[in-house]
Amino acid sequence: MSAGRPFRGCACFFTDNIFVRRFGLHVRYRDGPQLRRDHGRALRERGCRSEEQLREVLREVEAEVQRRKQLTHQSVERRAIISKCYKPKHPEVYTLQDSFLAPEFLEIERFCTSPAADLQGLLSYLESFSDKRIYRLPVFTEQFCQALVDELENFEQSDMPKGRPNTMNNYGVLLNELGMDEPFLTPLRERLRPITALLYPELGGACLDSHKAFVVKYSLHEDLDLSSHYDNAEVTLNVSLGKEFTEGNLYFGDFNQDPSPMPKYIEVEHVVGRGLLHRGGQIHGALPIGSGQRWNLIVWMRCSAVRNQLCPMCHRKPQLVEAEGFGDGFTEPQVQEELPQPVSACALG
Ligand SMILES: O=C(O)CCC(=O)C(=O)O
Ligand SMILES: [Fe+2]
Repeated sequence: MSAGRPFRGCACFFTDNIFVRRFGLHVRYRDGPQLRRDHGRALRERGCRSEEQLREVLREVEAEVQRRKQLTHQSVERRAIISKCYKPKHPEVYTLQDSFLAPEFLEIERFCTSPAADLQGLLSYLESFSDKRIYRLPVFTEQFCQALVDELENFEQSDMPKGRPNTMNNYGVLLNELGMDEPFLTPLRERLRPITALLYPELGGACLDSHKAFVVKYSLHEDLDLSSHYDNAEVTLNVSLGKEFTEGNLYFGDFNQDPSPMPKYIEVEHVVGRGLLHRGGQIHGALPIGSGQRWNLIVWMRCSAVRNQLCPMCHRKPQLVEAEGFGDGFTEPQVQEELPQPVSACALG
């Protein structure tokens, strides 16, 4: 998958950022006494008052840790079954083609790969939101969005085994399990690179070398909204795929590394076919939809040279663990990476 260097995860996946849905809180978990010590107060403030409720939280957290431990193995099994048994309705959507991309995207790509490319020029093609470095750009044609959603609905209605996108989203599809990583998502990430290189140089925008991609779905009878969080990504792309829906805006607060006492939130609307680019560490969430169904393609893009220095989820030096495929985008250090380096070192990668 990578040129020789296998991707890895960070051990914090089994202990940190565990989402307690009913109280809307992320916790770190080592054991019961530690959970009470570190999060007892926040849980109480959110309505977890009785001993029984706390025990229920502990059971849920332990179950989530167990789920995470089985995840890789189960995902590999699902992938094998899907590749053997699933008959796509629109086999063409699995391989990225120029005709899927909005003409304006192709124009931005031409600009960013020309000798004239610079940030100022790029910004004239993008919509910017506040000073948070959140940008909107045309990505796909509407026709492609419809075909992709139709394909994913076909998959959803099939009897194939399904994973869930992440701890917080219950509905949607993990695109690597559908076999879309190599023919669709890697080329898409590579074509975004000249853009992310100009927008997010210090986050390794020039050398995003892996991703985790999934589609999230919101509807009245399923998930309605998404709690506040940051992504396990250096840079995130979030493209609205439709279908018809009202409300469900995204909101963005502070960058996780420098929170302010009174964060100012901004809301950003979805526009079908357009994508938002934001820093993975920008705290965000999704407001409830009012009606209809909302589908979005989310690509968490990672730069190994950046995250090998500091895991964005536990904010410590990553403790590497074996992984499948792109893992969580870490790699074993090469000799020159063993010394702490400025982030610009990723230009070497
Ligand atoms: O609902 C959305 O569009 C955002 C989803 C998201 O932030 C995530 O899955 O990380
Ligand atoms: Fe997110």
